[in-house]
Formats: sequence, C-alpha cells, structure tokens
Amino acid sequence: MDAAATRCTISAVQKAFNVISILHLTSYALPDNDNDNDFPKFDFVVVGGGTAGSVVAARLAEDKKTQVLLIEAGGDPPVESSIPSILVYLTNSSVDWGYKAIDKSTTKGCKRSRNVGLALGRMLGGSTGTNYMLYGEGNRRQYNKWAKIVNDSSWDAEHLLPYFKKTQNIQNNKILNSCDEEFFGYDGPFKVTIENRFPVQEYLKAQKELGNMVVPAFTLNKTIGYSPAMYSIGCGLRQDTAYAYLTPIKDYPNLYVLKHALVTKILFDSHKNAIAVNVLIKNKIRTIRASKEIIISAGTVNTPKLLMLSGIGPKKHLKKKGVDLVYDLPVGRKLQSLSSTTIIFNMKNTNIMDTDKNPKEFPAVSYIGYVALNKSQCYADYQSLSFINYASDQIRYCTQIYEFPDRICNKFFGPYCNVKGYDENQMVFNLVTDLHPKSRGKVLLRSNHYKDPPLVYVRYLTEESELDNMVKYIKDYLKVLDTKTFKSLGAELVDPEIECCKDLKLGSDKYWKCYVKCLSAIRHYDCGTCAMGSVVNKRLKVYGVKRLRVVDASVVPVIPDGVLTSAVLVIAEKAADMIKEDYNL
Ligand SMILES: Cc1cc2nc3c(=O)[nH]c(=O)nc-3n(C[C@H](O)[C@H](O)[C@H](O)COP(=O)(O)OP(=O)(O)OC[C@H]3O[C@@H](n4cnc5c(N)ncnc54)[C@H](O)[C@@H]3O)c2cc1C
Repeated sequence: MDAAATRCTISAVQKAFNVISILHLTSYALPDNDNDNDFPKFDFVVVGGGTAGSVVAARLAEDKKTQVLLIEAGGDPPVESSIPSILVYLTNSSVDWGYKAIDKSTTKGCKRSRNVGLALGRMLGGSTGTNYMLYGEGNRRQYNKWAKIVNDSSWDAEHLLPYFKKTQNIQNNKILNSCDEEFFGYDGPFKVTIENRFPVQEYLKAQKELGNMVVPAFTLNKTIGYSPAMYSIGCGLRQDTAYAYLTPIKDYPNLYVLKHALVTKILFDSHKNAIAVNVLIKNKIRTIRASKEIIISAGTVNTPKLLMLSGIGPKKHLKKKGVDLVYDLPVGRKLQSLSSTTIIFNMKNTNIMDTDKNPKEFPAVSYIGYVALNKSQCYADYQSLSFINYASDQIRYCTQIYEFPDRICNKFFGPYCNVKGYDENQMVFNLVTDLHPKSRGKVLLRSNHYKDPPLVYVRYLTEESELDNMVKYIKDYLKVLDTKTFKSLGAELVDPEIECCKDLKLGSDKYWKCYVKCLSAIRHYDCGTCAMGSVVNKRLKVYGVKRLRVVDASVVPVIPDGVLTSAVLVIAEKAADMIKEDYNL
C-alpha cells in the first residue's frame, strides 16, 4: 500500500458516504428545517449552528417566551461524522468548507503544498463534527491571561471552572473516585471518555522511567506530565454540539433552525444597531430581523469574513475591497494557531494490539504529554501527542490529514505496511507542538462577494527563536528512545530521508531545524481573529456598534494550551448567561 493508493480509497469511501447522506439517516434526531416558514420576527438570531452557536441557541431557547433562530450554512451532521474510528474520511469531504490556508512557512525544498486544508465543519455542530476529538481543559495560566486582558476576573480559570463542569459529562469511574473529582462535571451534555486500551500504560512506563509524572487525566490545575488521552466520545459516538445540545430540545416551539442557509451580510440602522441579516436560501437573498440581538458564531475564519463583508473591519482593507465602512476594527488580525512536527517511531518488537478495531473508539491508542524543560516551571513548553497504530492505518493520516507529500508518507510507513508473513508491528505517530508560538496569521477578504472564500494566511515557525525552541523540544522528547521500555519494544526513529536536509548531519541541530521546517503541519486550533479586548469587549459585544455579539473561537485572546473545543464550549455557556442577564431572561 502507498500514499497515492490510500488517497484513492479514501476518496471512493467519501463518495459512498455522499450517497448514504441522501437518505438523511440522522435527521430524526435533530430539529427540523424551518426553510419554508414565513419568518416571524425573532428575539435573537444566531449565525452559525456550529460548536458555539448550537450551545448559545439551545441555552437561549430555555426561556420559552424567547424566539430564537439558528441559521446554519450546512445541514445535519452525516452518519459518518458520528463514528469515531473513521474521522479520516471527514477531511475534504462534503461537510468541510474546503477552505485552504496559505502557508508560507515551509521551505521550498520540501515541496509541501503551500495551501493547507483547514477542515472546518459545515453542518450543525460545526467543527465538533469534523475535529479530532481530543479533549482537555488546558492550563489555568492561559485563562488567567484572558481575565487580565479584559480586566475582569470572571474570565479567570477559577471562575470558568463551573462552566467547564457545566458542559462535561465525564464517563470514567476512576476520575469519579479520585481527588480530581472536583475538577470535572458528570451530568453536562458533552460526554468525555479517557483512553484505557492496553498498550497505553505500557508506553507510559517509559515516561515514568524518565522521571515524568504520569497522571490519570489533566485538569486545569494538573497540567504537567503524561496521561492517556481524553476524547470527546461518549457511548461510542462522537460528541458534537448538534447532538449534545440540540437533540434534547429539538421539539422546542421557540427554537427555529434554518439549515442550508448562508448569512451574507449583517444590516445596521443609522444608529449602528445590528437589526437584521441577509440570508441566501435556495438561491434567493432574504432579510431576517432580530428585535434584541444578533449573535455571530460562524467560527475563526467565517466570523471575520462576515463582519468585514458587513463593514466592520480594518478601514484600509475594506476600502481596498470596496466595502462601505461601518466601524474600523482590527478584525481578522492576529490569527493564532498551533503547528506540530511529526516524528515517527517503528516499534519493531511489537505486533498485535490487545484491542480489535472498534468503530466506536478513537482510531489509535493515544497519550499526551505536557512538558516543561525547566522542571520547576508550572506550565508546559511543549505538548507531545502519540498515536499508536499499524502502518497501514498511519499512512492514511499522513497523507489525508497532514497532507505530507507522497514520498514522505511512503518513506515513513511504506516499508511497514502489510508486511507479509507476520503481523504488522505498531508504529507511533508523534506530534511535538510548541504551545506558545509567537507567529501570527490573518484572515482577509478575497473580494467583497460573499461567494468568494476568504484569504487565510497561517504563519508558524517564522521566527528563528520558534525554530530553536522546536529543536530543543524534539531533542528532549526523543530521550524516550533510550528508555528500557522503548528499547524492549524495539523502538527506532524512522528517517523520512528528506531531500533538502540530506546534506546535514542526522541528529544535528541544523538537521532538526531543516526537519522541523519540512515536517510541521497545522493543528487546526485556530482562534483570535475577533479577540476579546480588540474586536469585542468582555461581554463579547462588538466595539463601536450595538446589538451585535461574537461568540466562538474567534474571540479567544490567548490560545489555550493544546485544547480548543472545551474552551469554545465554555465561552458559549458563559455568553448565554451574559445575554440572559442583559435581557432579564
Ligand atoms: C480539523 C479540526 C480538528 C480539530 N481537532 C481538535 C481537537 O482534537 N481538540 C480540540 O480541542 N480542538 C480541536 N479543533 C478545534 C475545535 O474543534 C474548534 O476550535 C471549534 O470547534 C470551533 O468552534 P466554533 O464555534 O468557533 O466554530 P465551528 O464549530 O466551526 O462553527 C461555525 C459554524 O458556522 C457555520 N457558518 C459559517 N459561516 C456561516 C454563514 N455565513 N452563514 C451560516 N452559517 C455559517 C459553519 O458551517 C459552522 O457550522 C479542531 C478543529 C478542526 C477544524
């Protein structure tokens, strides 16, 4: 099996899923489309039924006198998005917006595509329907920075903890009976499980040997060490916010859901009150009014696009694109993302895993490390993520998700796929991530037409110090290869024989710098394009206009440590409380 053949198979399976989706197998569980309604006037219009939008709409609709409209560009999540083991088929599928980001940070010699897929979900549930289901709360230090930026302690970790708990439904008895119990919630809508398949503890022994702490799970307070991964999977199903938040209230008469409807513009009156939105429904633009507020939850890329199309954004840029200015704000600037470098281990003394392939489980056995180089530091410098699986599975992620060139994926996994005569051994797909990158990207309008995708520039590893740090982190992480545990598993580093690094001494700092430039990829934790403190205030209201809020990952002012879903859920729950408070609901 090689990378090109793998991609063909993935594309054939995706076509089959497209056919299955015509059957609308999932529609019974979700609210009906209000497509043909003669629209009444709504109290609140929520734009984007994704991760945050579904939560906000569901919480506002708890007040039965309040009329809430949720508008979503996509439809119901398809059946394949709910099956955890096949997440590889969601990237570049019909529920992906298909946006490409422009990545200028990789070296020419690598011939890596400069256009990387963002894999944003276009369906009810949004990116919780396409994401990689890794769950965590992050480090309290980052949330405390949010509170400082807006000068409001209600955004610090201590005050956000009840919101984390409100969203969660942790499905794990060990946690329930441990001293970490108080850091988790057990009856929220969003189910979370913890990796417990056999090889994980075996691999974690190596980290103990190195003196690293191994904990059952990370919490806001326990943020250094190694732990089995946590997943947004519950009862064998992916947890997206459509199923978690909208399914239980699908019959509420005051919640209207408009699917396959693209919001093209926010309309303001002469006092800069947001009063209505233009929506493209079945090729016709219709205007829908909100009497109280419009809430934009279209995500890190589409929220700035919509604001800019509506006249809210950097004055010069809007003028250049021919958009009339409503208010000058740094919308779309300071896009924060994480990137990670891929390192592959072949574990030649291992073979079958103690677990059959189960569609209800995460596709690889996984564990996470949060590591500080200075052992007295209370926050991690880097995160390591390790996925244990067979080569024939790993190659699919290499080519489809990380979009590495075929020759790299073939070098990494080709020789180990379907080895005849004996069982395949395990391979570990490691991602080493700098948790505090300095580089920032941006989102710009391509044109003033809603049909054109925005220009998304991701920037990472553009500063020399970021590269130096990554080299330090990788060398630190590779110490695991010298442990007794890994030696007994036959661990060896796989050399991808990168063309442009071939003249450098293997293992030297120069070699690793070259390797990092060639084999780093976006982690999809994009945020910050309408950040609190610069585009929205501490109550998430857009500066300079009235009756308009943004509630999604774009408002995150400082990227959390290697997690985003949980933070977006928390923002949405807190936003719903703030809105209820403002309108006495
Ligand atoms: C591929 C991928 C993998 C990830 N993996 C992880 C992970 O493992 N762990 C983790 O913690 N985080 C992960 N993340 C990040 C996390 O999933 C996202 O940050 C989060 O889901 C974003 O939520 P949101 O509400 O901001 O946007 P979304 O969930 O993307 O919601 C935006 C919604 O708005 C709709 N929309 C957009 N424009 C319009 C419009 N004009 N009109 C109508 N509707 C519109 C979209 O269709 C979408 O439904 C991942 C993200 C991606 C993309």
